[in-house]
Amino acid sequence: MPPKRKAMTVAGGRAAKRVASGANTPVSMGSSEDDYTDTLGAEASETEAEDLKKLVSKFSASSYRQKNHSAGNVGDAASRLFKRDRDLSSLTLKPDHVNRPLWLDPDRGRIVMETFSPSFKQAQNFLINIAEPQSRTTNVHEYTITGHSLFAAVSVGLTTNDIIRQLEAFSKTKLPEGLKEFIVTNTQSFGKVRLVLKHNSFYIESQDAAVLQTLLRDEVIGPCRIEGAEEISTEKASKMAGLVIPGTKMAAGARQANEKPVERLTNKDDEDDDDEFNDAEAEKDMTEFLRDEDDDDDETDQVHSFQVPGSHIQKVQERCNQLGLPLTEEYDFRNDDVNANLVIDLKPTAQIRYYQEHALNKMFGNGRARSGIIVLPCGAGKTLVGITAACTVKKSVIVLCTSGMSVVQWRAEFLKWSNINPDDIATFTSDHKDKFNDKAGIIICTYSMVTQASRRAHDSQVVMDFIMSKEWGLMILDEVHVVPAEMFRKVTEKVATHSKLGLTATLLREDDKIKDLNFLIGPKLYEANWLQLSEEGHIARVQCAEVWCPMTTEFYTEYLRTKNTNKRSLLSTMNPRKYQACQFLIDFHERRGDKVIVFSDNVYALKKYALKLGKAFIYGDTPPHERIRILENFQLNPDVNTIFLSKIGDTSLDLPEATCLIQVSSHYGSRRQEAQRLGRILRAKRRNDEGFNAFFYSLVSKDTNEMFYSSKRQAFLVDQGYAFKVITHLNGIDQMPKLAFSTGLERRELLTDVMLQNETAGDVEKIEGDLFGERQGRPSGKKGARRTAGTLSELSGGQDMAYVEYNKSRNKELKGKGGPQNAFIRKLKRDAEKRKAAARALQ
Ligand SMILES: Nc1ncnc2c1ncn2[C@@H]1O[C@H](COP(=O)(O)OP(=O)(O)OP(=O)(O)O)[C@@H](O)[C@H]1O
Repeated sequence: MPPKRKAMTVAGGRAAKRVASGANTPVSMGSSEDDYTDTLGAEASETEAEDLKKLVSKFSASSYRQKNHSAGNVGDAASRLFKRDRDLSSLTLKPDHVNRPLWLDPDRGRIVMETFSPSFKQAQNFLINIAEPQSRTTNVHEYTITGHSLFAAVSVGLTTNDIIRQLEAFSKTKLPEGLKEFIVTNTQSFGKVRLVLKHNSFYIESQDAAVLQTLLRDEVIGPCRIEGAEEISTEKASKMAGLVIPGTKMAAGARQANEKPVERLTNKDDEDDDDEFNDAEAEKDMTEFLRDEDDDDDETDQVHSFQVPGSHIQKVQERCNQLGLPLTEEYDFRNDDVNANLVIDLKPTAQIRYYQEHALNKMFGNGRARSGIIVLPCGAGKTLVGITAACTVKKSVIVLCTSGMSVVQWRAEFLKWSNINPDDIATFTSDHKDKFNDKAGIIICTYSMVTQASRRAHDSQVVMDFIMSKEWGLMILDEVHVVPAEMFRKVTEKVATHSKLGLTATLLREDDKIKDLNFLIGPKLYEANWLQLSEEGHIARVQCAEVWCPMTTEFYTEYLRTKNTNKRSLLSTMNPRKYQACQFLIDFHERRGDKVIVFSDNVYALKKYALKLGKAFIYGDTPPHERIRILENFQLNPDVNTIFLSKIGDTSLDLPEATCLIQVSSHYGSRRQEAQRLGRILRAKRRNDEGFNAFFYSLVSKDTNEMFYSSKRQAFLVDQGYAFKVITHLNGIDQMPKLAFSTGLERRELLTDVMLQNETAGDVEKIEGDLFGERQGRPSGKKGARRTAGTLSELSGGQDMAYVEYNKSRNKELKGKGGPQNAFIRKLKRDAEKRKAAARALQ
């Protein structure tokens, strides 16, 4: 049973979020059409040939929206939602509108979908291909069609006709002309031209010979064509038949001959065999056009292409972007006879889940590997998606991760899910520099190792030369949302790869650089629905709550007095009432059998809280062996049920035992961090126990800046359908025995301690590069500035209980409690020992 709450307000729903965050509409991929326009069209050359102008649509996402949006768009954040001048009565409802799930806004490209409609599932599977999800709450989902999303739609093989016909079929009203025009204008140029690596040569390929002729007349692209080669060659398009993705029912031979043939692995049809389609009328209407499309598949298409040298690829790509004809990248791996095949397959026991299959169908739908990004919630199994992609391509694979710990985890997962020979997987991190010996293999590296600009050590240079000398079939880019675009640029420059697969949980970046990913990796191929996966038990159900903690008088007086933002932030984090709430929640959840992770970005607060509560903690300076010991105890020791983590625990940490998160200090308004932290409990082992719920608490000091940031942070999760409850009082807290800081003296002592800290104590922890490896960006050995921390009594020599508790470290207590029992952790240890032995042998 959750704690009884005295007062509770529900602050979920999009409108609530808007008001709370000052109309900060969340920016997800493609929501900023202006930026996208810049990339595609702003620099289009004045000398562009006349026919090219006709061919190439001026990318007009922003003009579509702005033109229609500007009228009457004045006033506060909410007024535009209730504009009186928007008379939509001209949109006549179709007679069977109740069976159709979509409301189309003719002015804004916005689509509202009813989740209770009989054809909801089909409509959702279609919409996710052509529009950006803005919010997906229980009853209503909101999407926006942008130029960006249409590019992604075309990239996965949808035609203009497909899009218009399916929208028309699902819409309650006739498709608005403006929207239709917008779709036609945008899709006629996107996806027309592909960059294909075939038999180790680069080709610019299109089904429309006229487009290629026009490109060849372009002053930049024309001269790039390889002289002597046939100007434009024509061949039959390779059909999509015959590709079976490992791990699917089909691969297991489970499908009957009279079921869908293999060719049906396309974006149009991949979706649900199990959809409930209750209404006969709606079914008739909406399946008719799908049947028509099946017929299209039988046509034999021709493709035309011309060859360009590898050295000119970036130039051609850039020019195509300027011309509004961005190149999609595809790898015809089944016809690659030059690169050696990799012996790898999924183990027979590995069965990929339906959404993983959908995502992979988007990538391999036409029998080739399309480059792009797959978005799945934390804990939904991105790693297995990457591994299955590797098992499909069966050529050398390079995996790039954000930390040394992730590298180890990826390797372990490859060995767990596939039959790869362990000798064929190498790792390249700051302390592990391997190559594989066979012709084909897998190498797993950190981004920082591959992009390092400074002079490398000899062994590191040897591996880097090896990486650069090879041609890779597939590059898997993990956590693409956290890696700077510049880093991707360097990676793609250094590593020759035929196809790229980006994996992420959120296409969210506070720096608005997400658009870069589109052209450096490829368009978004698939995005899963968080709420749906949690309802289906693939990820845990989570109760989210924001706990409002009033500031004590002493702390609030200082908070108002100081102008220094760091100090203010420290005062709000160290608010004794917040500490008490944390103590109460830990106690409550430990008693009900939960394993609790407490997050604090601020290291001073992290240590203070953990030491006083007698709990173990991990932050950037915690040595690797100590981290391993603490994590292992958390996993296996029934006496260690709570750990404190700094932001090093935000990503990549696989702790399926954790069932409760408490956030005491966080990084301003970062929606991405909030989502990633929630991800730590989405993989809870107990998620399928009856009535199981995980808990996510954000402790917020009332009437401080934390309240503003907190609502900003929640925006993304609210859009995914999570409702944040606000708890203004924790029932029973006043009666809790041994509640800390319950006397004025204790609180004043804490305040003195906080005030004695220098300004940097209010900073969030800065960690760069490898989160679990050695710390970067800071000279090794020496610690940072020493803080003059201490309680008044400490300074005066008096020692009371509080002082004793401050000095009692649970980290030390856990030391030497037997060797690691967990297989993965034992492996880490063995690896470390091997490395030490190798180093000794070299000396
Ligand atoms: N098809 C599947 N069958 C069984 N288990 C699966 C499947 N897919 C994923 N899992 C398991 O789910 C857990 C989470 O997977 P994974 O670590 O790949 O998640 P993730 O999406 O990468 O999460 P994060 O974003 O937090 O890193 C793992 O324990 C993995 O083994």
